[in-house]
Amino acid sequence: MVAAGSITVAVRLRPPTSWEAARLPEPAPDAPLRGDGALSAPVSRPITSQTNLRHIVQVIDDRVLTFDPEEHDPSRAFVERGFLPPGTKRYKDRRFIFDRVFRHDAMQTDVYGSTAKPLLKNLLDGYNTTLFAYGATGCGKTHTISGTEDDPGVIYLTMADLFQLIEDRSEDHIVDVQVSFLEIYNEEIRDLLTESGTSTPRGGLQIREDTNRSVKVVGLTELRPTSAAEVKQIVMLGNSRRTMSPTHANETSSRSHAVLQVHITQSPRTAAMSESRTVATLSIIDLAGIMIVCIAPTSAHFDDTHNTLLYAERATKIKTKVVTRNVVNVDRHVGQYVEAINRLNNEVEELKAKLAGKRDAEADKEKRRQRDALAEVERAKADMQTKTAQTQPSLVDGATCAGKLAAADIKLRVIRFRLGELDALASSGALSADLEAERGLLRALATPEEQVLRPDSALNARVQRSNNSGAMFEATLRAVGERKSDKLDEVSIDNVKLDARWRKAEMERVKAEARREALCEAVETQAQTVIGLLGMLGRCTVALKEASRVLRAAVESDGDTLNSTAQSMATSLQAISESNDKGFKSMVGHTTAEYLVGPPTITALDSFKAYAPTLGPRRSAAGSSLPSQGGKVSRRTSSYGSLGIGSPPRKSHRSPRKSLRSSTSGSGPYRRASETQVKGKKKGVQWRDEAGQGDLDDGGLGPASTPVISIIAPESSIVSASPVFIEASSSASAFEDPSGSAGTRNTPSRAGSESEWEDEKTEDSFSFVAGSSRAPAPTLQSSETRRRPRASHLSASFLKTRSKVAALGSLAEIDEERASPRKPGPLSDRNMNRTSSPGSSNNSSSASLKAHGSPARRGPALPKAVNAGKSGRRRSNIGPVRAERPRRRSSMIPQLSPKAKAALADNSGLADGSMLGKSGARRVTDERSPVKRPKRASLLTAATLSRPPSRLVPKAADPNISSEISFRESAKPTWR
Ligand SMILES: Nc1ncnc2c1ncn2[C@@H]1O[C@H](COP(=O)(O)OP(=O)(O)OP(=O)(O)O)[C@@H](O)[C@H]1O
Repeated sequence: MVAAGSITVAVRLRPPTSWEAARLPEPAPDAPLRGDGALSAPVSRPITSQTNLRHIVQVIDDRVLTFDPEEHDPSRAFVERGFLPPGTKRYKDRRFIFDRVFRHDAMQTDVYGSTAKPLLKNLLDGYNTTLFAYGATGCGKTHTISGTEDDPGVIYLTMADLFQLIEDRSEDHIVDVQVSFLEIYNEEIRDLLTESGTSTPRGGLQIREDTNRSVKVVGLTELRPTSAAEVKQIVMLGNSRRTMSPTHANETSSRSHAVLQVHITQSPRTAAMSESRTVATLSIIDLAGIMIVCIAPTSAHFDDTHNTLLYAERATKIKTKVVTRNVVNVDRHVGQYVEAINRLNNEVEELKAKLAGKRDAEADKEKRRQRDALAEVERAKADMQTKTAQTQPSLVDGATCAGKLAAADIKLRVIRFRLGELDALASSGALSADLEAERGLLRALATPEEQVLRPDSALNARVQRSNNSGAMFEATLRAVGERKSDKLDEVSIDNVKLDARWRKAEMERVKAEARREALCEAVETQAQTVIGLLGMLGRCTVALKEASRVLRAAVESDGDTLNSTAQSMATSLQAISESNDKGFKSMVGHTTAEYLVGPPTITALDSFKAYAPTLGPRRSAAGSSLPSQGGKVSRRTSSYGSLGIGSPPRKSHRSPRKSLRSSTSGSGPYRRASETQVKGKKKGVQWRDEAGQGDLDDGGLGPASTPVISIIAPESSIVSASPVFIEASSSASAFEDPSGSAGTRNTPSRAGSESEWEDEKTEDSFSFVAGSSRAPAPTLQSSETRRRPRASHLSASFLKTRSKVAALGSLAEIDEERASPRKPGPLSDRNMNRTSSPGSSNNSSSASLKAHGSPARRGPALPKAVNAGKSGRRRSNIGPVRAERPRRRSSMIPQLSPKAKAALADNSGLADGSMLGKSGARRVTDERSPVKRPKRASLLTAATLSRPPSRLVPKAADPNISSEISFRESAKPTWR
């Protein structure tokens, strides 16, 4: 609702026309300004000229003007008005106040902005609006309302803004615009929009009032323009159809009143059964009425302007009533429901289409987001994969180096532990030459380990580089996992983090595997060394035993024989030592000879009792004084314990060496024949074979020098995968696993067989366990509690086993036992005393150490035994005496090599050497009972000792000749 008020009246002063301008006085430079700002007429113009015009309107401000202002200059007043009698009012000089006054230079937009524009909002809200121009002919009404093509008037400017407002409301309202244009001429209403030639008449239209009391022109053309440009064209078209007649004041003077009506119907888009519409009409009228008052500036229109102003002033006094909003509530007819429903359906479809498009857009956006996230995840994974591939070699190398360092650290700790023991002995002055050599050897072994473990060593440098790479790797994973990106959602981030964790764990696995492989490699290397040393040590033990026996036999002989034998043994022992040193050199890189310093104050023989067992079970570092790693008890066995190199005896550990010493002293875990049992006996060797059994005189040294040694493994300790099994050929130091594999030979029945003899009467045998690290410490086995298998002493087969574990035995036994082929073991190429020609018969009698249960990739196969073709029972052995049995010679007698046999035959007169048997034969052909022969051991001894000493010099200089060969070349029988 618009409150009641007055008609808004604006006055626009047009500029003078060219005709008027020609009749206005020329403005003189000295001429005073007139009230309206125009210059006064030039003085040269005739004062009495009737064509002269003057300005009669003086605009004071934007609301006040003065009509016919007074001229205070009498001369000018005389020029303008001429002579007037006194008392005559020369000027009206009347002021008018309006709502708005526009100067002659006002623009069209100025007039529109202050008059029509404020009405548009009310128009769209449903209020009728009327704008009309009033004035005399030629004062500028049409110019103001319609304007020209280049300078459009109020109609165009109003319609331009109107369509813009309709566009702004199009979301919520449906706005219908209809335009009609008519003129009133001579009381006739004429339609300005009717095309000529149509049935609709242009003139003679009737005005009717409908039921709503609204006035309508029946049959008036109504157009629906959609833009202000169309409206302008409509207005121009209508103006061109107006009735015109030139006047003296206006060559294009319109002779009619023109009325342009714009009907605006606005309805909401949300339809209902009852629709509220707003209807408004904008009437722009070019006639007296209604208004923008247009006036001319010069005295030529003096009266018209005066009257117009008077009329306009009266118009301002017109009071308007309350203007209500034109709202029409339309109750739809049933027939309109279909239209409404269709319109609503269309609207629904339109909205659905918009919604679907929005949803499709959102779906596309989601798909695009997921695609981007997936691409981002794949990119992150690819980055981690690349970094993993770049870093893995370095990390694996570092782990390998760390494993090697760990192995070196363990090795060094063990070495230092042993060195500590040796240093303690040295400080007490009890360090013998051999221990001194061991100490030097250990120091030399410690040096490379210390160098490896130095912080600036190559391995530590590689470990450091690996650690740096690892840190970079983890940093990369962390950075990728924590990568911030708008494209990554929570699931994608978790995906990337999970992949990072997996790659880190996988890298740790690879590193652990590399470290494990490095440790396994170190263990394998150590195991090979241990095996080699064990073999060498075992064979040396046998050789020493044999040397001892030969020397004892020589002591019983004459002085020359003793000297010759001593020389031979010295040479042989030297050869053994040199050969062993070569073995040490090849295995550990150093020889004991390199560390022998000067003549020893305590000889190795004197301190022999100080030796630790050479074939004892591996001792765990746990519980010992060895430092443990990381506070944990190490399960790793001292490598030197396993090596048995110079390890001191330990009370808690029984070892063969200690037992050997103990056997001498009559105490310790290894038993030997008691003094009572051996007292008065000269038999150093007890033998037995199929022919019988007997004793060999040991010259009275028996108890001390001929302990009966049986190396067995307790059945309970036997494991099928025992790490080291040592086999020997028929030489004196041969080791054998008679089972050929992790066999089951060590059964009580087998132990009690003919070949596996045992002696219930002899209690002076002792046993120890060899080979298995898991085997318990050697235990004394009592004949009262258990019948114990026993091996003969001083026999080539004196060492044997009846178990699955290591055994020492004669080649003859091996031959019989080797029904099935055995795989060569690592010891085959660790045999330091092996002959160079294993295929020869002589070579077959040399020591060939083999490990069973080890991979077959190392070393050549065991030399084929001469009696390999034979199978069946073992028919002879050396063992304790069974007094009730007749004595027979047995294969315990050492076999000579062909060369030795030939030499022996030459000396003994046995042309074919039949007494010794064929090469590799286990029996001698002499079937005489050993009883008939004075001494078994002396049988060959006598034969050989009868030879000139020069024939007995061994080839000790040959490095490939083993200790056994040395003996073979000596006057003693060659072990096979
Ligand atoms: N404000 C103005 N600025 C410039 N020229 C103007 C202006 N007003 C009017 N004119 C000119 O004056 C002349 C007369 O104007 P117009 O035809 O609009 O007068 P009118 O009042 O419509 O006359 P009629 O009543 O006879 O039709 C025209 O040539 C017009 O161009």
